[in-house]
Amino acid sequence: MTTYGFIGAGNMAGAIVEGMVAAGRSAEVLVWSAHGSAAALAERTGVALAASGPDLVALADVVVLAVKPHVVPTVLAGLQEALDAARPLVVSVAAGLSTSRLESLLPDGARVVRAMPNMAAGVRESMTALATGAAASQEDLEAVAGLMSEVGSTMVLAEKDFSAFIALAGSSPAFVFTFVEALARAGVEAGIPKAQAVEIVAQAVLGSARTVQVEARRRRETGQGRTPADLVDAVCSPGGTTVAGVVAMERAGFSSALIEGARATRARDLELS
Ligand SMILES: NC(=O)C1=CN([C@@H]2O[C@H](COP(=O)(O)OP(=O)(O)OC[C@H]3O[C@@H](n4cnc5c(N)ncnc54)[C@H](O)[C@@H]3O)[C@@H](O)[C@H]2O)C=CC1
Ligand SMILES: O=C(O)[C@@H]1CCC=N1
Repeated sequence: MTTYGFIGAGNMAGAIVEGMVAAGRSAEVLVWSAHGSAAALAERTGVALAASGPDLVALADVVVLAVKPHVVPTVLAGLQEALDAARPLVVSVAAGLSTSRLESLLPDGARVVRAMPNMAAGVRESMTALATGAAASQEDLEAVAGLMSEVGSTMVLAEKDFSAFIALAGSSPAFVFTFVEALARAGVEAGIPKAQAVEIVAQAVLGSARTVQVEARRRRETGQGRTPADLVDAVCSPGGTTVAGVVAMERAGFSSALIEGARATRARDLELS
């Protein structure tokens, strides 16, 4: 059994740990953080709590860094001795920190895998990108894929594309939550209670995403599936309600707003690195 030790127990580690617990793999998880958040996560989910950072490193086969990017250097500086002794595989989920930057903060020859998950890990629907550092092996990559595939889909991605990936998947749940909140608010304006409006929009988003996936799979397998643009056309009856809405949205800059949001996200990730 592989032991996954999480350093940092905030939103992202919490989502992955909850996904692991839902997958029945809580026995493989160990957590530790600086400010009591790991104790709260351990209590909430039933996973084990390490006594300290060095203890976690000594016990874990895979150490998952889930602290903010600017905290990573401080955390690693305090763990050098333990990391040098135990030589675990190190996984980072931090935005903006390349595998080569991580390697420069670790003992020589450290095995590093970079992962970029998203918040949907908590419901086992993350979209996670993976990239290996210089010393990591195929087996190391598979160990991390084994962890992340329990909490969603995984994809090996060239590291140069991570900034773009963060815009499309790491950060995009916030775009989608903003969409849900805004559309639900429109429902409230029209007289539907907020909770009901949110439930309606969330199911519509879920169904739409699923439709895109099914059509994409059909396209791959038979060449017949519809693209997202085809699906927009399929909902827009000529002279109907949807096209009136889509035209009004585009007049207000909907597609441009998303593209600008993705560009700003990518630019910020490049700036952090
Ligand atoms: N929140 C998200 O949706 C996503 C976050 N990420 C990445 O995950 C990482 C963590 O982000 P969040 O979970 O959102 O942050 P957070 O602020 O919710 O959690 C950070 C955790 O780090 C701990 N911590 C802070 N200083 C520490 C120290 N010196 N030693 C040990 N633990 C310390 C805190 O107690 C907390 O448990 C970031 O690097 C971020 O780029 C990646 C993908 C998505
Ligand atoms: O906002 C952030 O920097 C992190 C990385 C991806 C999602 N949250």
